[in-house]
Amino acid sequence: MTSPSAQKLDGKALAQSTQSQLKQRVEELKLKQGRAPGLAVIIVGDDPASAVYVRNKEKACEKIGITSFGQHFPSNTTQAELEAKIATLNDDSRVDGILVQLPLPDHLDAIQALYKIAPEKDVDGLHPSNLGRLVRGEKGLRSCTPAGVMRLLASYQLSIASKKALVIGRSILVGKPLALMLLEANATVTTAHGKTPPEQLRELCQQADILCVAVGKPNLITADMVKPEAVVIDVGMNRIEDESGKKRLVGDVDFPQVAEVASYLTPVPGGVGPMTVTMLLENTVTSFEQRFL
Ligand SMILES: Nc1nc(=O)c2c([nH]1)NC[C@@H]1CN(c3ccc(C(=O)N[C@@H](CCC(=O)O)C(=O)O)cc3)C=[N+]21
Ligand SMILES: [Mg+2]
Repeated sequence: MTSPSAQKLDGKALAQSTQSQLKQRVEELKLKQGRAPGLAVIIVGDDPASAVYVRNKEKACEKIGITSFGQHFPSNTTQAELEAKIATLNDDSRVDGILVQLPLPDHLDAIQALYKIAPEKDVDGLHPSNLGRLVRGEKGLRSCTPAGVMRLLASYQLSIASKKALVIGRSILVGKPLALMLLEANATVTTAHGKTPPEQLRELCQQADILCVAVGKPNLITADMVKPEAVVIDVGMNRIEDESGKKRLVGDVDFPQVAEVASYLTPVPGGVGPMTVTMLLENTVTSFEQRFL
């Protein structure tokens, strides 16, 4: 290839430096308040991917000194049992953050469960109050993955104002809040989704200065779809088996191809994922500080 390769947006490195700063904030809180911040992650059922994510979160907590209160429930847990647990955690003064790992098993109503989390402990930013604050541009706890994307862009000093940003995906976990955060940063934002016709999607991609992909389809974004010098953020997380039968994690972007066209590109793994975990830790520390300092 003659064209220059994109610079890697190194989420892993930024996660490490951010976490060492968080560790200091945790030390100070321990001195001032006599206890460490606490995070409760509720996981229901045995989805193996969820188990890996939750384990990563717990390891990260341990690394920076946050106490984790893991809550593993069997897959036949009822809505009432789940909501009772949330109520207990709301009232537990050692717990500063509560996260309900998604997706929940089909018989459980995630939206109803999220209503029950005390907004000031909602470190996922998914309670209607925190989502509403985001819509209105107010302060509040904000969703970890989109916040991690914004932090990554900021740390590389990539300008957002007046850029054309395309977000593919409209989940409440990623796509919608990310579009709102880019809008707040004065990008001209478009959202595409599963009902966007493929030809339209291609055209929108080709115009995007900042392309954020959160779909869950390996190689959805190929080089011909990317505007030269675009910034490409891959939020996809797909566990695939390659030709040799080895399992590996890939995003939604054809990385080697797109690296020849983009100016900056997040790898998977090592891009957005580690930033998601870091923003969760940061929200937990912030929740503690806001309620007690
Ligand atoms: N209520 C809720 N909040 C979430 O924030 C949430 C969720 N539910 N459900 C699932 C998704 C997914 N998610 C990830 C977290 C860390 C990595 C992560 O650490 N990724 C590493 C590697 C992971 C690996 O190797 O398997 C990386 O990209 O480098 C990925 C994905 C949080 N999510
Ligand atoms: Mg979607």
